[in-house]
Amino acid sequence: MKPFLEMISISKTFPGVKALDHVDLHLNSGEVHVLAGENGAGKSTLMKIMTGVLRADPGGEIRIEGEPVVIKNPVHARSLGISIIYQELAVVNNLTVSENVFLAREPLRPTGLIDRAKMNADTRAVLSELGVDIDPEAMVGTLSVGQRQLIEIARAISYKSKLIIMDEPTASLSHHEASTLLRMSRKLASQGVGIVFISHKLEEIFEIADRVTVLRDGRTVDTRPVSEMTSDLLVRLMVDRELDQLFGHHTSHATAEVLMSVRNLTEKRVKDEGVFVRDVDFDLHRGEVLGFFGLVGAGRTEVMEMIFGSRPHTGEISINGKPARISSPSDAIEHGLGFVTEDRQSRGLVLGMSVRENFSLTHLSDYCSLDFVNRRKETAACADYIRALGIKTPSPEQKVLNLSGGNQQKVVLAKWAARRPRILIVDEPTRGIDIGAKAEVHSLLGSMAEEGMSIIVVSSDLPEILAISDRVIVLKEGRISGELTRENATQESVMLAATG
Ligand SMILES: Nc1ncnc2c1ncn2[C@@H]1O[C@H](COP(=O)(O)OP(=O)(O)OP(=O)(O)O)[C@@H](O)[C@H]1O
Repeated sequence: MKPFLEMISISKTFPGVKALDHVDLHLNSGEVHVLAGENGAGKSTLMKIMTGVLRADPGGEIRIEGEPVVIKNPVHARSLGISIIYQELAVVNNLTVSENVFLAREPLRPTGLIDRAKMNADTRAVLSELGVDIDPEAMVGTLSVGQRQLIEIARAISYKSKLIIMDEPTASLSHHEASTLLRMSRKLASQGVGIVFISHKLEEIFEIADRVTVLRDGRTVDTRPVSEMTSDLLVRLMVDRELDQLFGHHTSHATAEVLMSVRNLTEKRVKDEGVFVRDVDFDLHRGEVLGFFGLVGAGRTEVMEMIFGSRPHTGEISINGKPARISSPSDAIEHGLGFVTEDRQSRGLVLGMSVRENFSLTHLSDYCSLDFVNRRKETAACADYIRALGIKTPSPEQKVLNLSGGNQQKVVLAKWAARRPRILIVDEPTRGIDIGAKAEVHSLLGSMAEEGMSIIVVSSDLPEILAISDRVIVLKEGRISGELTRENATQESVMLAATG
């Protein structure tokens, strides 16, 4: 079979970084081709070249159906049949579903007015082809993240795309939404569309791929049918380590001492709105890693925002046996709390600043004496974390904006870990992080607990929760629906509490 798209000897150099080094990638029509590789391996850069966002260095070639092409920009890429669906959604919330699908190319009547009936009918046709039940006239802002992602796919289909690139599409989806997306991707492939699927999740890769290409340090290390790939081999190709050596054994450092106790934590009513999260009671022990699990929308992030003072609440929080009034994040920080948010780009980092500056934002005073900042000490501390977490950056002075997504996430974690809060809340700490780095994050959290810090881990990755928690609290519809000791927490018992 002739490939639909061939990328031959593609390189891309940024100042101080060779992001791609003579990469070859052949994509066939009708196949799901998974692109795997650790954070910073070059996956997104390759996709940006394929969609005309970036130009490759001279010397390589791109062919579509055998013909050499120069992909000038994203509009040109689309006209060549290449579309991309990003994890950060590109839909407009205050337009309807069909307005989004036909944005900037609405069908017109002879009078020059938009032909809404046709637009809705065509959208309905694409959606039913996908087998999803979404009203074309619904406002996109009222839909779930998963549904919004499906709208993007509907848009790509209506462009008659021959190749659809999905960059970590399931990262923010619930389990159910993710399986709908996987099913849909397979269906599109069976209709002859080529799919490029970027993912860090091993189970998902094996569920969806026809072929897998692994990138490492900007080079193609292997391409093979998924039937000739195993988890062990994939991990070895990606991070050069064995899967069973990556994750160590769990040791609990939890003590009997209660460090924080939370009672009747309830969202504060805003005007006439009802409250969602209510009556949350739990204790957190010194040195404990406490997992918080729940399905998407169960209220996990809301609970953490209330504890951290960024969401109005009623109820009592005590720290070290004393009532703590926390009505803003600065109150929380004063009481020794740290919060690694789920949304790294908008709340976790100042993208235009360097890795070092972002790192020390939370604890600059540690490096100050008199009125001076001891730059050497600051840079050395930052370099230690770069090493411990394997942050891929040419230097601590690199702007965070230029790091890959997974490496940005590691910087957020490093800056809070270095502050050494008494209580650290981490929300989805390993989303978008490769499997090697995930092991490093788990080990960092374990050693912080060993030093006596208490950690709350919020994650929708159930195996992760089970692997690192001393105890698991389950939320369902804004309330605690289960509390399980490490011995009693299994996939089944936790899911049962989460779904009732
Ligand atoms: N504009 C830029 N300037 C400098 N370096 C860059 C720029 N864009 C990307 N890089 C670097 O190129 C390398 C490849 O990054 P890329 O985003 O392609 O990785 P990735 O495989 O998609 O990683 P992740 O899994 O974390 O998303 C990284 O070292 C990154 O820091």
